[in-house]
Amino acid sequence: MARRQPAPARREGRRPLIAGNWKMHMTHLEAIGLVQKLVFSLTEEELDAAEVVVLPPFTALRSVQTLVNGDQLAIGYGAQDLSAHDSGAYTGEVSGAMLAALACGFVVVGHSERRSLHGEDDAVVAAKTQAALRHGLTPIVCVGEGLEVRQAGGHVAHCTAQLDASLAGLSAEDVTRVVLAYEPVWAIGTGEVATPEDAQEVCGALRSRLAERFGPDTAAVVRILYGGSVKAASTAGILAGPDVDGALVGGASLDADEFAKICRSAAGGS
Ligand SMILES: O=C(CO)COP(=O)(O)O
Repeated sequence: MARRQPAPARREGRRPLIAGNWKMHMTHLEAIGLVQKLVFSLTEEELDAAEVVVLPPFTALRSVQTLVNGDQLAIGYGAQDLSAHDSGAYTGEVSGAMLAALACGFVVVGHSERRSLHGEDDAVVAAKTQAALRHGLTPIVCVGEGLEVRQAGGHVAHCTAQLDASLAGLSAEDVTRVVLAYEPVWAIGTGEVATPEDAQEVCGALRSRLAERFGPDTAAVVRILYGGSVKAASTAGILAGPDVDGALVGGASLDADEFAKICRSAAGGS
């Protein structure tokens, strides 16, 4: 069984990160089974070479925490959203403080499903990113263009503008604690994975934009993930891009065997 190990430094210090966004799937009982199967499918070396994170629904976080802490499992976990507010009369919301109390390491911010289904604009995304950082959580800030923007050739401008707005108000030091995810909306849940060149083009442009805004040293340490129909078979190609530091995986993260293969591929195995 794989237990906690210190992280190795790769790619200018950027350790590959594979995060499984379970979306609205898995009860807390199912979550325990999935995490156990996942961790037991991976070796200590693999979990050392790539950082593996699961992002269950809120209702499963406590169970995942208990399992990960109790068995000292070498994976991280976090939430799929948080409130921009720290406490108060916000029925149905969950604060960064509550997630920090469950020892979450990560939280997704600005997922396209939150942007489109819940009307979250860049200002909300920026406020949530700041809330995550206030509570010591690593925000996984998502950007990505829809099909029409891509077909019109506006994807780089769209994503860099989303980056600018989503990181508004942050210092360079804050930005070193952020993970970015490029998730083209047309590739999410569609089976239509971006080509490695598509992923690298936008991830590279995001890093260049980070360098312009926050300096090259900051840009060099920020991990940038690709997300959208990632499967084990496509992982190595996608991660070959020099600016692609990992993957944010939806559907394939619900299958322990497939997700373990993705993690293994990111760890440099076959
Ligand atoms: O939205 C995603 C991850 O956040 C991607 O989902 P799929 O991998 O199911 O396309």
